[in-house]
Amino acid sequence: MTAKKSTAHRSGFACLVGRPNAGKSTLTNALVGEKIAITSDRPQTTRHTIRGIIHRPDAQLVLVDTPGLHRPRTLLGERLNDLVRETLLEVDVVGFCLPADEKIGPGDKFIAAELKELRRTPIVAIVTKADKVKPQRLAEHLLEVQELMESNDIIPVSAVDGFQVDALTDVLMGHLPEGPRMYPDDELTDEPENVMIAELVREAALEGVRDELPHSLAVVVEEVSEREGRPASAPLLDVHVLLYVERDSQKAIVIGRGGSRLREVGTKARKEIEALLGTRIHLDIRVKVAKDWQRDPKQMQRLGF
Ligand SMILES: Nc1nc2c(ncn2[C@@H]2O[C@H](COP(=O)(O)OP(=O)(O)OP(=O)(O)O)[C@@H](O)[C@H]2O)c(=O)[nH]1
Repeated sequence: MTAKKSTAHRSGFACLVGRPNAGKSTLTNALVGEKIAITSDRPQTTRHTIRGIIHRPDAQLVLVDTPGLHRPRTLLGERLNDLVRETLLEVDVVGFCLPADEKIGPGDKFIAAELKELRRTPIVAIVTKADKVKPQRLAEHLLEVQELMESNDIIPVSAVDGFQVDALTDVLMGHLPEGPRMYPDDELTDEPENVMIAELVREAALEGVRDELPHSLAVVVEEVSEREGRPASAPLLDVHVLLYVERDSQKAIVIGRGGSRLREVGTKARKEIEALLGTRIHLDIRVKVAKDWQRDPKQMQRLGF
């Protein structure tokens, strides 16, 4: 038995939704304070759920970053939307991101209608990129959002200059149920980089073959170590990753004729990881078959899902 405290600890899950480019990944990074999700000017970069954790003495919020919720166009799009819907039903609070510098459009209305269906899950309307517009325009936008959402929680934020990011954390945490800490405080110390490295390799490996193997690739970073004997002015990191596919036929696709495709994947991923880490790396990718890993919970866990 634990003694009741006057202010109970809260814990739970939140996710951010919004049309592509609404600023979800950037806001996730700002909220968590570490770079864990991949951002880019290209829409649809966040292909699967990545979690960030916000620790406060009195609350812990696990942030689930979802792919852009958009109207289904392709089969893959439909799958992503199913994933989004599942996520929406499981979390304790949903943050709906609407960029201040763009008019509310059909995509936003579509999402707003989806969210109304949730009924029980509280929705916080987040007006992102507030730094991009003048106060007058921001005020108008807030009114338009109010009309769209009829929500009591509407918060303008800027992930770039930090405006209201803490206030948003407070509001999101306010919607969490009472509960104990789910993760240790230092959960995020070195994982984010590995998650990003894995995601960059996965992205590179999927390029051009997304239709053939959209969900059958998983990447695990095995080791990142500094190469010994290098001058301090020109360090080199050895990055070893394992790329898992489900079947031999998929292995052949990923590797390509005479290893040509894997070399291209390696070069592309290496450049992006070097840009991310700000240092030169040697990237070693090994392709392995993990039979039907998607259906095996143990394998999934090992692969970080
Ligand atoms: N000025 C400004 N730019 C922002 C802010 N937040 C995001 N951006 C920019 O907007 C673009 C899209 O941001 P992302 O965070 O990648 O958007 P997203 O919603 O995760 O996009 P998808 O992964 O496509 O769904 C990037 O170029 C960001 O740099 C902000 O608060 N201020």
